[in-house]
Amino acid sequence: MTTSANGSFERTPLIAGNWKMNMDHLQAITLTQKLAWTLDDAKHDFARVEVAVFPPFTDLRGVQTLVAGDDLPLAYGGQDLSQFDSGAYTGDISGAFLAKLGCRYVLVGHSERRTVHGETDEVLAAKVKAAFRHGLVPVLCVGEGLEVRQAGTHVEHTLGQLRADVEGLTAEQATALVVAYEPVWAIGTGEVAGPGDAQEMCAAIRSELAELFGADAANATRLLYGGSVKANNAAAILAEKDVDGVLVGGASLDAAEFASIVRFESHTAA
Ligand SMILES: O=C[C@H](O)COP(=O)(O)O
Repeated sequence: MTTSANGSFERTPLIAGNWKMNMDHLQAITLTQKLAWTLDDAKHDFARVEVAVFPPFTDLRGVQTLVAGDDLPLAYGGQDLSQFDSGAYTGDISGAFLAKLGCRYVLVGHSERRTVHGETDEVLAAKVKAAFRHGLVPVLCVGEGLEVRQAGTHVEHTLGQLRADVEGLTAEQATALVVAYEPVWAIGTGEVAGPGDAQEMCAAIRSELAELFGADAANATRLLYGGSVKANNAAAILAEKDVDGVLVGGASLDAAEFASIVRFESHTAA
């Protein structure tokens, strides 16, 4: 753990790239290699700023082989997991399989899972628990749609999702948890929430976690912002006190751009 410039608490910044349904297993190898080379050239210190990628399931074995074979300090994770451990759940992926592939993280409740796949908070709470059961760190995604933002109830709405999805966790689990605030209206649209918006929500999330799990746990939980993060807007967002990193979609498909975002956080955390 290193001390981030985001406050006096020790939270290792995390820059995460969600590839979504992009990159086949061959493209995944090329992208991972390019990212590793670029960060190595820049002498990136992975202990100070952690870097993780979230490839499609079909890429994970290839990424694992490359990371293990070349001893790369990159973390990786799945984009979803089943709330069940095994059985007749066609198309689902168990957290046990992800753990076996060396995943450190798993996304839970990305807005595309909530909207396209209709995942409810009840299901997501079960998925968060399944992640912990298999030794994976859930990156729980929460955030409001445009109508909610326009109605001015975005904080209440997002904290409602958070409360429902972390129900039943222990303080120890809350400490390990990563929460990504992703306003749906800013995802893939080019509309980025201002640094002040990101800070407002992350501060509200931290204070809600403090109420639920105590201040020590809340001060350890890493909070990310996601939604149209690019190399040209990352620095201002990453400078906010309660923002411990970013969850990057489109810009993580370009190794050079994603590496630039990592370097902004490295400078902020220096
Ligand atoms: O998981 C990533 C978010 O959905 C953000 O995606 P984006 O950077 O393409 O807007």
